[in-house]
Amino acid sequence: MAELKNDRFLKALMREPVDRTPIWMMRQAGRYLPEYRETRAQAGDFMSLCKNADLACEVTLQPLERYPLDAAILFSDILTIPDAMGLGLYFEQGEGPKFKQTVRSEADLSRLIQPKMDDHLGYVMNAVSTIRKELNGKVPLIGFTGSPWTLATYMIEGGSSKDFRHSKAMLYSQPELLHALLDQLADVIIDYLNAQIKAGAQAVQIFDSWGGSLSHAAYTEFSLKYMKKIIAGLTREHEGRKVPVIMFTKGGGQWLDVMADSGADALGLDWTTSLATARAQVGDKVALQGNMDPCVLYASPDKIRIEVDRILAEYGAGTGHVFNLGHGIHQFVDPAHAQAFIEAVVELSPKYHR
Ligand SMILES: Cc1c2[nH]c(c1CCC(=O)O)Cc1[nH]c(c(CCC(=O)O)c1C)Cc1[nH]c(c(CCC(=O)O)c1C)Cc1[nH]c(c(C)c1CCC(=O)O)C2
Repeated sequence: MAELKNDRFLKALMREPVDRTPIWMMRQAGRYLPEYRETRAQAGDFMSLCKNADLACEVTLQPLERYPLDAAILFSDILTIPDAMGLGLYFEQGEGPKFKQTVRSEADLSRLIQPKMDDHLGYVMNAVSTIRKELNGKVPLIGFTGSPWTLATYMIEGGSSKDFRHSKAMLYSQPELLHALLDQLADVIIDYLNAQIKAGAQAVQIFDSWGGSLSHAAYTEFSLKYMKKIIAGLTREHEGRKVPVIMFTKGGGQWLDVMADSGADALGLDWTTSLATARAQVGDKVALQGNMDPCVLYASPDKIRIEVDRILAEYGAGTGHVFNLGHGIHQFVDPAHAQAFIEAVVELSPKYHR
């Protein structure tokens, strides 16, 4: 395997000194890039793009050809797992993801397939190893998964949801059923992330996109508990290097104290939390990743630069910060504004690392 030429992302996650703040963007490969839209049209639909290792590799590398990013993220989706468990994922034009089957009863739960990593999810591992080879050590590759709670919401609702009606109803009226589903998902996710690490992922992120919809008490019992189980089951060292784990609970800024004790190396933050407050709270337990509001990218390059400077100052001097957006980049962002954002981090951050 080619030697890693740029490791400032992995170093910052482990809170080791770096020359400048590393940066990558959630959803950095996606519809805001005209070249992504072209490759996706060539693939036919979104899942065909995920299942074609060469095309998935091509779109993973597209943002790295434009911008000086410090990490690549596997092009795939969190919903590959429920799909492999037999729910039948599909995307309707102009709508979000949908499932043919839902999980709302014991009987539904017992019908779920225990997916095999080199069979049902082999296409994800092929994409990982293809991307690693093609990256040739340029930057590290991030693997990822959804959290058990986040995946469970899609499986119970049958798609995206605003109010999580069925999943929350299950949480309060059939908690044992929900726990059984979450526990099963945690076991599948452990195998899934370990397979990604074996195939070449050099860091992993758990997207707990809907953890912030839970009450304070429910967050620890129904989301954090299962993410802790996952982290405890992961391969933490591979190819002679630590494999850092990033835990991102969107809307979870009020739970940083318990999240910092989860075993994760870094916590992702959305834009509603102050980086200064978060840093004071977590101390040297974990690194922090984030947290510019993705909507700042609708402003002018000058305004973007001012906001980058403010966020860098808010974190302050020293390592332990990975710059990112507080959530995925929107499809309507001008690629030139993403460029101004990334260049501002590259140019303005070295003074915090002297
Ligand atoms: C909740 C969630 C999903 N998928 C994901 C999450 C967690 C992150 C978050 O909170 O946003 C994670 C994800 N999805 C995708 C990636 C690729 C890697 C990256 O560049 O970050 C990652 C990391 C590609 C994608 N996943 C999807 C697209 C758009 C599909 C297209 O090309 O039309 C992409 C690029 C489809 C998808 N997939 C999902 C939804 C709700 C949708 C439809 C909404 C949308 O279009 O943004 C589920």
